[in-house]
Amino acid sequence: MEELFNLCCLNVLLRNVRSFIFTVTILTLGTAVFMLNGLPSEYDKIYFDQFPAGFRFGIATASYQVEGGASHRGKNIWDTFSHTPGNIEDGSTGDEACDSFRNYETDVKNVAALGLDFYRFSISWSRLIPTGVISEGISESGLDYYHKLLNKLEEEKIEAMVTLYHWDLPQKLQDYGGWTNVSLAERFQEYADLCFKSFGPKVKRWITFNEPRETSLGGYEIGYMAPGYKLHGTGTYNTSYTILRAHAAAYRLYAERYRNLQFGEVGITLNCDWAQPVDNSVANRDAADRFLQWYIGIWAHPILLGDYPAVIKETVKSKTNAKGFRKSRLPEFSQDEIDYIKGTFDFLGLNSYTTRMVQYKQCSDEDDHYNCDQDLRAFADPSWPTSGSSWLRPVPWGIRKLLSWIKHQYPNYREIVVTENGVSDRPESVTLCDQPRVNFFQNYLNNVLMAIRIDEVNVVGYTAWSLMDNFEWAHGYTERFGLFWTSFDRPDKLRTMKASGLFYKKIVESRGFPSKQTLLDWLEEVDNYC
Ligand SMILES: CCCCCCCCCCCCC/C=C/[C@@H](O)[C@H](CO[C@@H]1O[C@H](CO)[C@@H](O)[C@H](O)[C@H]1O)NC(=O)CCCCCCCCCCCCCCCCC
Repeated sequence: MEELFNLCCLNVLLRNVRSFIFTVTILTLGTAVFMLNGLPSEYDKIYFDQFPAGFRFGIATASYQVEGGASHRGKNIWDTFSHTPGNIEDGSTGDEACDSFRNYETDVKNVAALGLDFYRFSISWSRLIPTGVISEGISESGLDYYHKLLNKLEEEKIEAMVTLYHWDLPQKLQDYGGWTNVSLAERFQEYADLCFKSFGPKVKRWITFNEPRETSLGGYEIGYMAPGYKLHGTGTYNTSYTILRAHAAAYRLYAERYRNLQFGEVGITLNCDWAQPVDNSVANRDAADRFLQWYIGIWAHPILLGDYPAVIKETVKSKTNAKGFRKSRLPEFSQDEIDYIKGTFDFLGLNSYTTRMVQYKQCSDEDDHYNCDQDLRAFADPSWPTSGSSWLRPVPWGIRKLLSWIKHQYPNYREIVVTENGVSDRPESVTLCDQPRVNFFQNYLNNVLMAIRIDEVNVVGYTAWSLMDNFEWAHGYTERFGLFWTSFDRPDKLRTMKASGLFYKKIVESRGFPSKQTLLDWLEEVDNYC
């Protein structure tokens, strides 16, 4: 009996010791994970592995945001928009920006200093064709600028990923209605033809459009982007129709005339936030799905699967009918157009920065616009960290979920290149010590790695935004996204590497996250850099 009692006590004691050790271990691991990532969530555990062989790392900029040299090109819609008082937070313009027009050699040197495989930049349409209409003339000095930039990249063995349209439409084309005018698809094809013919042998990947959603929604429906139209209910849908046709026209031209000679690839860059339903109810899961369909599906579905998503076609039609109009606010594609647009991609470019919580909510907005058509409420969880941009809350696990969603939604997606990912701050004075950006890249890149290794998504490249601080659209120079600090007040617009640049270089050098110890060493080095 006594023996039994002792055994029982011993067992209780052992159980207590085991449970004590287990609790301490979990707490220690939890704290370590929290310290490494800033967020103690399951998705934020660091996964140690390398990116697959052949994976490419790069960094991006866009013409209006960095080039300056405005007097050496034709006028574009961002010149007009930024020179109109009240449109830009600090009243600034991109007239000078980072002056990459003169500093392009430094830019290439800085890309090389990070050890990167490619540089993503965009061509300014009005620098090549001042009025946007090719029959009205081509600028030799414009051609010369991009030839010099491409030659320099070649010298440094850095691949070029070139965006044809990153929001800076020639003003004269805007005067004809911009992307609401379907004939712009032909003007875009002529411009693309000139680019393919002139620069094609030196370009590995072409991106037709950067974030057409922002062009359409920000530029033509809400109005916080150039050209600043507020066409509620129709702006996004009408311009999406022209842009999709323009994209397909450029893709098909390359496929027919250039691919066999130049061996490049053509894709489009779509942007998307992950949509996390607030709970598991059907209503909220459906709402999250609608968020994604309206965000990315409106572009991806016609290109990958053919035509607009059914839920968008049906909803917009019934909402338009309910207002007493017969013809849907969403344009209808003919079968020929559906076939023409379908399949026009060699890869899918994805820009992703943040996540939204999504909940079903019936919309009663009389304006009946793009957001209202979705019948939902999208918001940031208050517990998520903030950044220098009100819309950007770092949520690293969101990109992994989004990549997986794309894989399942579009089984024929071929390959994904993350063409932008990054975070902003608003430092009061010069600081190269951007620890939150270091955390951001660590956690987002690690989630991309998990999407590849665990979820088996075919992501073949990653692009950090941005090479250096630059003109951040409606926010002017108030928000900084660069891995290099830009001294805008100096005539030479000096660029200086930030701690995040050093950290990204480490990941690129070792092609991933080799071990916990290596990561800790990098973080210490980054800390000492500050
Ligand atoms: C006219 C005012 C109307 C106000 C209506 C506000 C509605 C805001 C809706 C929220 C929009 C969130 C937009 C976020 C979009 C991002 O997905 C997108 C990502 O783009 C890529 O990322 C890089 C970083 O942004 C970018 O540099 C890169 O080029 C691009 O590929 N980002 C953007 O589109 C940038 C713009 C966001 C700006 C949204 C807020 C606009 C609020 C207007 C403030 C102007 C204040 C003027 C004050 C004047 C005072 C005299």
